[in-house]
Amino acid sequence: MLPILITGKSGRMGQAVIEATEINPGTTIGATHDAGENLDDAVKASKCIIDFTVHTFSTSLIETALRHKVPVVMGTTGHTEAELQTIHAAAKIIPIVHAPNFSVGVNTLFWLTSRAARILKQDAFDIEVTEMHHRHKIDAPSGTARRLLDILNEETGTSYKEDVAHGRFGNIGPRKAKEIGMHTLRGGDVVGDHTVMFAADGERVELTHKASSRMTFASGAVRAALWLIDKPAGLYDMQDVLELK
Ligand SMILES: NC(=O)C1=CN([C@@H]2O[C@H](COP(=O)(O)OP(=O)(O)OC[C@H]3O[C@@H](n4cnc5c(N)ncnc54)[C@H](OP(=O)(O)O)[C@@H]3O)[C@@H](O)[C@H]2O)C=CC1
Ligand SMILES: O=C(O)C1=N[C@H](C(=O)O)C[C@H](O)C1
Repeated sequence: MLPILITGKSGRMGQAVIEATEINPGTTIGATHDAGENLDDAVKASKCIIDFTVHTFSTSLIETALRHKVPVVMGTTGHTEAELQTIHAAAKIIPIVHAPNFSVGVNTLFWLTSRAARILKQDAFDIEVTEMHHRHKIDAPSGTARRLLDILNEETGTSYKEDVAHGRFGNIGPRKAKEIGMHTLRGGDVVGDHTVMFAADGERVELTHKASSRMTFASGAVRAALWLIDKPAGLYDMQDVLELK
């Protein structure tokens, strides 16, 4: 049985991960943690950490994981460049799965998006991405949407800084051919919706994923923990866990 430290225990995802860990026959709860509690004490009883908290906590979490040489499954989104550097540097010493989305469906959407972008070329097809989440979500666009944009940028030879247009307002003029639109919606209790749209003259392709339960993310994270436990140091994502690469 793999004992797991679950951070953010009172959070929406923390609660789902506790349930997923209890259900999985290969895992057990080593400890749980919330803001203000001692993380070093919590990590001692565990062989892996699953973290869904807030980006500002990630640096101290990673430092603790390094001190105790414990693998980390990181689902938290909204990191700054500096925080990402800390995670990437730590992955040279401990194994880390860092994924903006642990659902099998979204990871299939990543795969489909890359294939669709290769076929539906930007000289004919305009690309727009939308995401919608519950009213409590604090980062935008979602980590999943950021990954979709990375995939689209890579496939189309565009860049996040220069070619992604976040929303539109006022006299913006005609759409630029290389532009990729990004639109964030927030409201109600939406668990997580993402759409990639390829719109041409006379036709439109829409790839949509809708999550209706956080258990899809939580059980994916537990699956990632079981996969990670005997891996060497390195930075992995859910595509590695699902062998989609
Ligand atoms: N990769 C994926 O598949 C998914 C990723 N996410 C991401 O997971 C993260 C959490 O989402 P969600 O569960 O909805 O958020 P919640 O706000 O419901 O939960 C956040 C948790 O983090 C804790 N926390 C906040 N600040 C700190 C801190 N400084 N130190 C330690 N713990 C802290 C909170 O504790 P307290 O309540 O005491 O403040 C709370 O338990 C987000 O970044 C979200 O985008 C979400 C779903 C899926
Ligand atoms: O905060 C959330 O709720 C979610 N966050 C992740 C993200 O930012 O992509 C994944 C999921 O869509 C739910």
